[in-house]
Amino acid sequence: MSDYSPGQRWISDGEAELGLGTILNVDARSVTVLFGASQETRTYSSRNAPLTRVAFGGGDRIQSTEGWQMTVDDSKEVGGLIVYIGEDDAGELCELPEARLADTMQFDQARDRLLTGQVDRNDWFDLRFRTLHHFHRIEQNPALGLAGPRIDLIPHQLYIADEVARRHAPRVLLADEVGLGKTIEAGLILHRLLLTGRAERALILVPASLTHQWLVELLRRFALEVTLLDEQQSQAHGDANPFEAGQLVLASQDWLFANPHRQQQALACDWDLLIVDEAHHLDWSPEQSGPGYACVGRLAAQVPGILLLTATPEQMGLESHFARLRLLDPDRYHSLEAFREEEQHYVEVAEAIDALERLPGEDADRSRVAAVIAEPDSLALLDTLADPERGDDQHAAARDQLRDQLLDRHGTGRVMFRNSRRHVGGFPERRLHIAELEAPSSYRRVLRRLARDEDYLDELLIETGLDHPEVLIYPDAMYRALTDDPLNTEPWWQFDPRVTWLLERLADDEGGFADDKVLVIAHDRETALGLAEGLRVLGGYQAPVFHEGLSLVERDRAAAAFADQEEGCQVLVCSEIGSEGRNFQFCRHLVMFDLPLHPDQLEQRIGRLDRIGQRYAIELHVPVFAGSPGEKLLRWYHQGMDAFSAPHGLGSEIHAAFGDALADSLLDDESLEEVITETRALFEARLAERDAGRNRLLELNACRHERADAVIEAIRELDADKALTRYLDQALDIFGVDSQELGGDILHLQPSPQMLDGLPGLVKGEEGFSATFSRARALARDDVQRLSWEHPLLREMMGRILDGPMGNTALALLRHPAIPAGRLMVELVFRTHCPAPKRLHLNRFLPPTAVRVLLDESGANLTDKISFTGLSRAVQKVKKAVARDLIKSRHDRLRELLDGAETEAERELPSIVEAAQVRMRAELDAELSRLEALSRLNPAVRADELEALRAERAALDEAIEGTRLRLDAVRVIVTVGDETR
Ligand SMILES: Nc1ncnc2c1ncn2[C@@H]1O[C@H](COP(=O)(O)OP(=O)(O)OP(=O)(O)O)[C@@H](O)[C@H]1O
Repeated sequence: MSDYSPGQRWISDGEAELGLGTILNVDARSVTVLFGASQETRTYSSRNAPLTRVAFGGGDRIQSTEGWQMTVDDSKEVGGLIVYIGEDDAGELCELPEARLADTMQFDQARDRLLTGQVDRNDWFDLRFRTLHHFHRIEQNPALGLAGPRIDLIPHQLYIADEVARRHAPRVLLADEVGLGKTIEAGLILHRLLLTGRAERALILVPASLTHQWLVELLRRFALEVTLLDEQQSQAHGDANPFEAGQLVLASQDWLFANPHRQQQALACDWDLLIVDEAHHLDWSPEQSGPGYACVGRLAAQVPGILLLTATPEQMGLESHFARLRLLDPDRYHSLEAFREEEQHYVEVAEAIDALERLPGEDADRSRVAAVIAEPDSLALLDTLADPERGDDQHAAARDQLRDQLLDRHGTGRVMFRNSRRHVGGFPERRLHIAELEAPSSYRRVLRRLARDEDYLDELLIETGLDHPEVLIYPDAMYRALTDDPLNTEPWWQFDPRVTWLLERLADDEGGFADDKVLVIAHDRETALGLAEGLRVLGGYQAPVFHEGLSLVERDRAAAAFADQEEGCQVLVCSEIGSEGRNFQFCRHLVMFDLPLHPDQLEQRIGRLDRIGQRYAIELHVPVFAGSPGEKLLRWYHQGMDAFSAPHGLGSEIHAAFGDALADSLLDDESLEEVITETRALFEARLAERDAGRNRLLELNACRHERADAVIEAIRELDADKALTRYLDQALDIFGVDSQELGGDILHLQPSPQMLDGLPGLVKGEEGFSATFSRARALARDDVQRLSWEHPLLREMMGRILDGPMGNTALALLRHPAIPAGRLMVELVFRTHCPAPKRLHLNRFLPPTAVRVLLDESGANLTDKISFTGLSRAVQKVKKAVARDLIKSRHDRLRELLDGAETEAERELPSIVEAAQVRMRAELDAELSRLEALSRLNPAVRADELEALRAERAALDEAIEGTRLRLDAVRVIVTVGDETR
């Protein structure tokens, strides 16, 4: 049986910012409420809906939907709805049915509770004020969302996360070299967007082999719980859309890209952010786009924020790379020709950016900059920067803005971030060890025939069904495919010397791998499986195999068996695709059982070990058959492009230029020499060009050190914030959580029998968890959670206090020799309230802001004379029943004081509103002028996009303008003379 009727007005206890709600619909089980001011609808279970009925009493001011106001004298009930009776501003008697109350109307829960004698404990009131204070402080902290995660503070990652997550709807390509932490960057961006309220729902698409790794990283490092969706899970939802099952949904690309029905369901949801890992697999060409590209393309057309992650953005060719950039910013990347043409000028742009650092100074530097800018805003900035009369601050500001404009308007600036080992520094050396082996007769036979008979290659291709040049590079695959050959009866691993070589190395404790973990990567799944069998049969090694054909659970089991330092296996055998993106940095030996055909794949392989966290030099072992095509491929990589020493990002271009020539030279030494020489020449030329042009621009853009340092400093300050420990102690006490020091900076948090329900990680009767404030300790101990202002427990406790009525009224006694007994004081905390649609993300400019007012009985304002803490320390608690009586007896004076305090608080509002407006305008105007400038350079910038931004600015302006103060909490203080002591 419910008390709800359509048309009644209620507010949400948990989401008071939604404003005044109207009951739309009630049935036996649920109640649906429309919150008109914020354009949100919510459906709750009618048994325990977190709603409070709004009912005004005599003396309250209320407002109608038409805007007129009245003072309530009385009320009556008609058909379950309240009708208020009173006087309007003209003194006329009037009635206002509750259904016609303005959606934006203020109502003071605290006031109503106080005047009806509902008072909370003093320490709750105290905690509420502190919560508001800290929440406001933390919401504005520049490190918000970056300080909580359990990560090392690595500058380039934090720069990227800060830069990207501050954007309204970020759409970027995170393209750091392998293993530099793109997953961490994406996690940081997501975490910050979630914490700042700028994103609520995200879809994360990763290769099937990485789903578990992502799930674990997001939980362990970011305390983010995601819903992992696959076909089985989806079917469990029946006809309902499975993508609605969670706020953060993680799904395998392999599954979604192959499943049009599920894609439709994914498209039917409102996502704020889409994350796509290993995005180089999204291939596109003018003739055809791959299913992954098509799917992500459709999502990208409607999801506002996109993060594409790839270490090898050009692996599928420049066209695909360009097409992915176009997904992110179709206005900026409208023509491939223009993009190519632009690249020609990157050197001049990079030189101009360097010249900015030297200005004001030489005229030549000024001309260098002037040569690459044409826009009036840039020219004006250049005038400022080149004018020696201007102050340092003006120079610095102009320099920064010009630099941003140059990086934004030239090159991949705003959309692509690529850090390289070279400029990040501190990575271990890579060492190449080539083991030259003699090819076994079964392989040699074929190679000899190929050398003798030119036509045999065609025959071989037909007979094996393999492609060229794979048939030459992977002799074991060729052998396996020649099933009709009567000589091919033995399994290949029985005679392949690479297997024996590996077995010897595994057992060798002098310079071999005897005491070490070894990752072995082979191109084909069949090779990986055969090799593992060979290791088992011939050497007794149990090597798990990691390949694309395994189920997720099997893959994770294999990776876990390898990762276990104590009990784990020594060798893991992986296929090419099966190991992409995986973290194996605890291992330093990589055996490339054969070589991939694309330099980017080679880099992906090395990247499994050469990742953040690798502590040793990386040993790369390549067994090759002397004189074989495999050895020629090795020479091409090694001598043609130094592919084993460090990533260079030129693999795709070189492969496009020489891949075919190389394939044709795999049986011919002479032409191979030529290909290697020409490859080397192109490699060196491109390297020099890129270092001066595109790479230089990318480097400049990928990590701006001052910004990174500022973010790190802000994080360190939060890490060292002593207020957190004090606040947590107080909050845990009030919420009923016991905390016990375990030593070594570690606490154990355990639910007490009185604990308030629903705290993350804490269930009554269960053990709780161990946690630490120390970042270093949390990094060293996976089993210990990291406590910060961003920890879900802290966020939950703060959210509960701020969104609910907890502690919003109190009554206390104050003994003071100078104040006669029986005098009243009221301490009120007002909070800014600004209902607006969520999509405006208003909190970034105006977080809930507290205004405290302290009045004595005569109405004199004592706020500046007696601080909150000073008063808090001095007051004493009082029994609830006494408090109720005291309030009742002073009802009328209290009402007057509350009204008076409101007037006092209102005086503060204009400056709060103005500061928020200034912040908002500074940010949106910069974004508007960027888009306007781009639209002049690039005719494809859509007018409606500019319009949308202008409309957003106007809506924000209006919303901020409409900010009101709402009474958040009130404490009544009654003085008791000294004689009562
Ligand atoms: N700031 C950090 N603190 C602690 N560990 C980190 C940090 N950054 C990265 N790592 C660790 O380094 C490894 C590589 O990071 P990550 O997987 O994010 O790299 P990636 O660039 O996505 O790699 P790939 O190109 O292979 O996909 C991971 O094990 C990750 O947990």
